[in-house]
Amino acid sequence: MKSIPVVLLGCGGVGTQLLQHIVSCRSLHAKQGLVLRVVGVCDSKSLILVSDVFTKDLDDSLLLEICRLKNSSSSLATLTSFGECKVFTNLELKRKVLDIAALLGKSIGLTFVDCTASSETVGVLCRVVELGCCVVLANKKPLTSDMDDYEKLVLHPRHIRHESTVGAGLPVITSINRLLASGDTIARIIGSLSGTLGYVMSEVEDGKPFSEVVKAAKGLGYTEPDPRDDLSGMDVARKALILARLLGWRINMDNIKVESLYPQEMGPNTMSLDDFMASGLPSLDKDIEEKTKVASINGNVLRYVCMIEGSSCLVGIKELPKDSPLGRLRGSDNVVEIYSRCYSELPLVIQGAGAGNDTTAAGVLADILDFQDLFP
Ligand SMILES: NC(=O)C1=CN([C@@H]2O[C@H](COP(=O)(O)OP(=O)(O)OC[C@H]3O[C@@H](n4cnc5c(N)ncnc54)[C@H](OP(=O)(O)O)[C@@H]3O)[C@@H](O)[C@H]2O)C=CC1
Ligand SMILES: N[C@@H](CC=O)C(=O)O
Repeated sequence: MKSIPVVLLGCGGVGTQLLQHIVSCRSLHAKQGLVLRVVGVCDSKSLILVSDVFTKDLDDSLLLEICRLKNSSSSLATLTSFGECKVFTNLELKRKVLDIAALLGKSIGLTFVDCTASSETVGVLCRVVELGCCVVLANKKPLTSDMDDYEKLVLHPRHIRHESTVGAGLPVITSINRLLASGDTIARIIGSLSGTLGYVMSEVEDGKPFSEVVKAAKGLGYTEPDPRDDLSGMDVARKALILARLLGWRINMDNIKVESLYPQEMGPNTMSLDDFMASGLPSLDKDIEEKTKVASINGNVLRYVCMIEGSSCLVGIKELPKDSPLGRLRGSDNVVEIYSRCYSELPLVIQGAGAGNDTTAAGVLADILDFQDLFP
């Protein structure tokens, strides 16, 4: 039986769903001659690690207990019964993680899965890649920091997967990689890449207040932990940067033109998240309603669009015909159109749910399984 040891960084909406998928797929994976051994799980404050990473793993009842605890918004540190595992504080976390990466990376192998929404994981991830480990990311931030870190992360392409960073479980990165590997040249990518903004725009079209639908999107697990990451366009800009870098563009965030749906004074540096949700958001309702009505009078709808073409990469609101591929989108669906030499007249189109914990975690799990040939 092949065995993939896994350390999970971040067990919020996506991370806990991943643990549940791992547990519920046990017999399916066993039939494929494979077992996923979760040897460590951490949140922002603590790391739970097995006492012997070579032979022990967190058993399924403990994994499900971790999910129950995290889904009730408690800290991992409050876990009372953790068998033979040890709990470390976040001060010890980095050192412990690097210790086990050094132990397993070049022997039986180890996969780190980043399901945080933090930019702080990039240092650890670059280091574990150097130590021979594999990395799967749902978190876009490490891939969108500076070019040096990006190049360290993707140094061993066979050791990194990040399908869920763009389009959640949709096969966007895989499709682009397949085109590029076969010598096709991609001239243009256009898409609607935010599950949150797609859902919000289509619900506002149906007459619901902007503030209410943003709150609903947060409840459905579509938004980033701070929904301003979505509403500022930054989440889409990160996806655009990931795609542009995949095409070989050596660009940074500063090179992307980003349009925000809220004014600067409502940003995280000046307004708390609670104040934004309680008073900032409702103050935007009228303006978005007006813009949606004007678009509708013209037979159009508003969509938050990402365009990568020539040497330009931009993300922002566009008024588009109701019956265009992007205009027809409903709910959290994403659509990506790829124009290349092989797909020049009509684009290659990838469409489907582009947000949600279930589909995102399924994408992460498929990425982990993609490493199986690298493990004994
Ligand atoms: N939801 C979706 O549809 C999609 C999400 N993603 C990405 O998945 C990632 C996770 O999203 P989601 O699950 O909704 O986020 P959550 O906020 O629900 O969970 C984030 C988790 O990361 C932990 N964490 C935060 N900082 C650190 C750190 N420095 N070290 C270790 N753990 C840390 C948090 O700890 P604590 O519990 O203590 O706060 C929490 O457990 C994000 O990057 C998001 O962009 C990607 C595609 C789709
Ligand atoms: N917040 C994101 C989640 C996926 O990346 C979105 O709404 O698309």
